[in-house]
Amino acid sequence: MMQQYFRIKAEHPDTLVFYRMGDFYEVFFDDARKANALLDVTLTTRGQSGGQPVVMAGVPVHSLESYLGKLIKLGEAVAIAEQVGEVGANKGPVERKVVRVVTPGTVTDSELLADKQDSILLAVSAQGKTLGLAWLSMTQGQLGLAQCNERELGSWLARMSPAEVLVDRDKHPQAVIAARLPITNRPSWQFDTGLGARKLCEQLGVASLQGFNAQDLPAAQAAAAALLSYAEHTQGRALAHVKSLQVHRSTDLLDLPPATQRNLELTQTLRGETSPTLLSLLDTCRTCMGSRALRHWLLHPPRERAIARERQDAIAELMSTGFEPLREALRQVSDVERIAARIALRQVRPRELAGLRATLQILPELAQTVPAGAALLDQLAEGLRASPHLAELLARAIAEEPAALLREGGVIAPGFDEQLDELRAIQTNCDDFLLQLEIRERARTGIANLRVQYNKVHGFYIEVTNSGIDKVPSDYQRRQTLKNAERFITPELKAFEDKALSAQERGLAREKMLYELVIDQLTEELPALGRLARSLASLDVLAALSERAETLAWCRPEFVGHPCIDIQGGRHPVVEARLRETGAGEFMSNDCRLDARTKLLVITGPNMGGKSTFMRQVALIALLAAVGAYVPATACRLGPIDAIHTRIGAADDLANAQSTFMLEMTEAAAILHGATEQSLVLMDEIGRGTSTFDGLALAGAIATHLHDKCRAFTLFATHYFELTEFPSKHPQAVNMHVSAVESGEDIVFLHEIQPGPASRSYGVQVARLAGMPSPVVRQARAALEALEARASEGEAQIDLFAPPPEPAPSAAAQEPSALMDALRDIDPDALSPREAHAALYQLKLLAAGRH
Ligand SMILES: Nc1ncnc2c1ncn2[C@@H]1O[C@H](COP(=O)(O)OP(=O)(O)OP(=O)(O)O)[C@@H](O)[C@H]1O
Repeated sequence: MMQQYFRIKAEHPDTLVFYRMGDFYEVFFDDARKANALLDVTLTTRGQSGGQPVVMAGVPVHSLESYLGKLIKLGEAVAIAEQVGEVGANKGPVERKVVRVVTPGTVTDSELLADKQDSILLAVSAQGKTLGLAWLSMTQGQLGLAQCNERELGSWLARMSPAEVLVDRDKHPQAVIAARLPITNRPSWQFDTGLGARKLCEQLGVASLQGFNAQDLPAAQAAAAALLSYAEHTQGRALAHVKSLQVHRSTDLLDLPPATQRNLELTQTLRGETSPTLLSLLDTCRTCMGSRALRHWLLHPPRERAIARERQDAIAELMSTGFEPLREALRQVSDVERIAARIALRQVRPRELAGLRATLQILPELAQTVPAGAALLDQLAEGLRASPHLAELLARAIAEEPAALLREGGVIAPGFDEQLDELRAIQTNCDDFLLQLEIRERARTGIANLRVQYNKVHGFYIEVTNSGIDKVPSDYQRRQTLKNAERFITPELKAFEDKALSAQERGLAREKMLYELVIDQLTEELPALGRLARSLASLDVLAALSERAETLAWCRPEFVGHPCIDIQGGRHPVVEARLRETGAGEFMSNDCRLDARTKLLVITGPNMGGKSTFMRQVALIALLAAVGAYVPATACRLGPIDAIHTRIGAADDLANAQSTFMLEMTEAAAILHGATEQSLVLMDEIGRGTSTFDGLALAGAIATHLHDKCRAFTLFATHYFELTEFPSKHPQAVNMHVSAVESGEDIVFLHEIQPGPASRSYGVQVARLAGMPSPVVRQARAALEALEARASEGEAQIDLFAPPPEPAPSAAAQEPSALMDALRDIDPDALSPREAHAALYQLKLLAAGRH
């Protein structure tokens, strides 16, 4: 037996192997030690193998799911080796085989998946500077391909937040490591372009990838090769339901770098909680499919406004016709998407099929609640027309209330199969027979309280209490002795038992076979089920967005072709909701006007004044509009936007051992490289992490670059009062400030964004508000006055924004050198390859001579 184990383990060296032995899954040796550490299961030793005691631990079969759940959360993978041979079929141990490998990115068990989040498996390959991405949502049956560069990879990873990332054992792209995602190493040869193209064609059942526009993505195809091999390997079967492929280009989507997703608290707060976030505010979806789709929409805003417009039209229609009937109907819908995936993987449970049936049955009624008139709604309503014979098949085949597990029986409906009905009849007649037998035996023996019974361990028996023991006839054979009674069997009862038990066994086998047949038929309908799931999910999202728009009084944004971000009465949706919830006052709405002539706002004002809130709300409104949702404003007009970049706050990245300042500069550098004229950039208090002069100088230079070079729409909040000079020298910049009024020594924030620079900073007052001891406040105030007095005396005029002197030409260019001369003398076109080679050596020698 251990030999068989070693063979299986050798095929799954990086995976915990759960080895089925009767009612337990056993794990051995190092796996056992790991299980002991991670799951707190007891270690035991048994026998010896190769002279060493066999260390093992066991997990009961019935609690497999909960143990798997824990391991998956810890990022472990588990190979499940089941008994596949017949017990005693031939000599030696029962044959075992790994039937599936459960890994974080490939789980499909509903118990192990978060209801409201997709689980994505991603493979990343590197070809030179190009990174290839291929991903799969096993439960959606959706494949995706994309290519990007190192800088963009972060955005992709953050957007997708894959449960597991497959990388080439020999080259790990830096960004994958930085993202701290669960990594699975795969052999290099699996990342092969040719293999990938072939596997994709096979999977999709096409001769060429041209139809998907995926033919010239060599790096992504290489990733797909590794992805598909792994996915099949873990499921132990082909992926029947994976039939669709989408190619994503970075330019299709509004770029949301990881920092932006974090800072805007789209799906997670800065502390890592799921609420309050934009998603938690918006997600009033009635189904988990809807919640998952909404999350996807938020993180994948298309740049193309046509998609957003279609969604807006649908929302407008739902708002005017009424969305409640649709939302009410959606309450009764089950998770068709995951059920479809589990049908494809042949893991679907009887009750899931009953749920699918109920959903199919209410579809016609649900379709009635979708208002006509908007193109997108019409299209989605069309997607609700699943073929009627599916519902009919499930109605005929699956029992009204099937058992939870197939092996319990009672899953196939009566009347579906004659043979099954007959076998079941034998079992039902059983009760009758036993009753008759009891009456007969009582009469024959004269034992009034004689009973005929059944239990799982002992089968059928006749029970006689001690008081009647002396009347027991001679043909009774003793089976078991209890304290107050004896249990017997008779030849007649034994014969009946054989017949009944075999009927039961055959009945179960027949049910299993029939169930498989039903799954076969359902498999053919997978594309229709996929379409149905997507339609239901989108309808749910649209209805939820309509409800939110109405409840929260949002408006429909207008898209225009020229550059502008023009928001009237804008609000930060999450802060506003918080204020309302806690009764802490009204949210002060604010306007924002940016266009070709005004591209940069320098925002000053006291801490706590609402600068960050204002900047974030502008970004959130731009994002919501791109998604196709309504926005928290009274009116909103937006030109094209290609990205939202943010540099906000100091989320210390201790785990990455980067200093706060280093992180600040790294993020700012990425923005200066990436931002274009169509980008929206939020810069909050840049330069805060270093000394005043350093910080101020950097902030000035960064603002200048954003204004002159990137020409991006920029909201630049700063506590450097000196930067209020910036607009006087930069025509597209203006000063804004958040208002506050002083009353005595205190300060009252009005949270109103007004034109012009702040009159002064209010750090000391804010410190007082924060409960700083009064001697400290007094001392600070005195020191501040002294500093201000000195500053105004010695006013040194420094131009923070003056262009720097040209860098001195490098020494090499000035001094004549043998190297330069030799280089100048080379005429590349005149050289043969051999001569070129020799010339290179010559140059290297000269270079070495110089140093
Ligand atoms: N428009 C508004 N209406 C009502 N309350 C607001 C508004 N804007 C901000 N607030 C409240 O003020 C608090 C502070 O806002 P915010 O963090 O934006 O200030 P800040 O100026 O960026 O401060 P700091 O410079 O310290 O980061 C928020 O938590 C919110 O409760």
